[in-house]
Amino acid sequence: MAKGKPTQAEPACRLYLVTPPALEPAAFAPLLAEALDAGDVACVQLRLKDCPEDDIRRACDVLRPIAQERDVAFILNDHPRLAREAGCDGVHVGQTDTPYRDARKILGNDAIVGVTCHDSRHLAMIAGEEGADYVAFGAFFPTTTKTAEYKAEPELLSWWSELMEVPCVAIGGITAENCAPLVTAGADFLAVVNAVWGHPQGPGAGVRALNAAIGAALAGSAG
Ligand SMILES: Cc1ncc(COP(=O)(O)OP(=O)(O)O)c(N)n1
Ligand SMILES: Cc1ncsc1CCOP(=O)(O)O
Ligand SMILES: [Mg+2]
Repeated sequence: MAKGKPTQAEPACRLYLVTPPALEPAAFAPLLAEALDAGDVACVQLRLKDCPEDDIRRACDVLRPIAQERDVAFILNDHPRLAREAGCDGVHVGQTDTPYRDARKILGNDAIVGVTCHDSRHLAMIAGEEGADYVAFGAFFPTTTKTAEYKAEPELLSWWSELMEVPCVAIGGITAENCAPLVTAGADFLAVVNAVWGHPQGPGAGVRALNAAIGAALAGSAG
C-alpha cells in the first residue's frame, strides 16, 4: 500500500489482508506467503487481540519480512509505539485506541496511519482532515471475526470517494461473493479476514477468488 491513492498501474480496488485474531507465527508464516504469492495484495495488518506485547513483537519479526520482501505494506493494529519499534510500515487505530494525532507523532509522517470510522461520515471527515492515510468503514456484512457494533452501507463509500481524495477501506464479512457492490461504490481497499484465512481451499485460493471478483466488478462498472 503506497501512501495516497493507488497509482494508475495499480487496480482501483485492492486487497487488504487482516490476520486472524490469534496465530502462532511459525505456523502462520507459510500461509501468509501462500496468500501473498497468489495475487495482488496491497497490505497486511497484524491484528492480535488480547496478546502480550512480546508475542506481538515476535510475530512482527517473523511475519513483517514476508510482507515487506514482496513490497506489501505491513501494518500493526492498535500499537503505534510497537509498530515503530518493530519496523512496521504503519498502524491502524480505532476510535478507542491511541488517538490519530498521537499515533502520527509516534510514527512520523512517512508511516501509514489508518483510522476506523465505523459508519460515520463525521468521524471520517475528522480523520481525513487530521491527515489519516485511509479511513475504514464497516461492518458491511455480518461477521464472526469481531463483534461489530456498526453497520455500514455501500452509499457511504460512494459518498466518500466522490468527495474525498483520502482512500477508504471497507471491512466486515466481505467475501468474493458479496464484494461487488463495495467495489462499484468506490472502495479503494477491501479488508478481509475469514474470506482468505478460512477459505476451504486455503488462503491462496481465497486471494485468487477475491481478486477475480474485484476484477469482474471493476470490468462490469467500466462500461
Ligand atoms: C482496516 C481495519 N478497519 C477496521 C478495524 C477495526 O479497528 P478497531 O475498531 O480498533 O477494532 P479492533 O480491530 O482493534 O478490534 C481494523 N482493525 N482494521
Ligand atoms: C476487524 C474488524 N472490524 C470490523 S469487522 C472486522 C472483522 C472483519 O473480519 P471478516 O473479514 O472475517 O468479517
Ligand atoms: Mg483497535
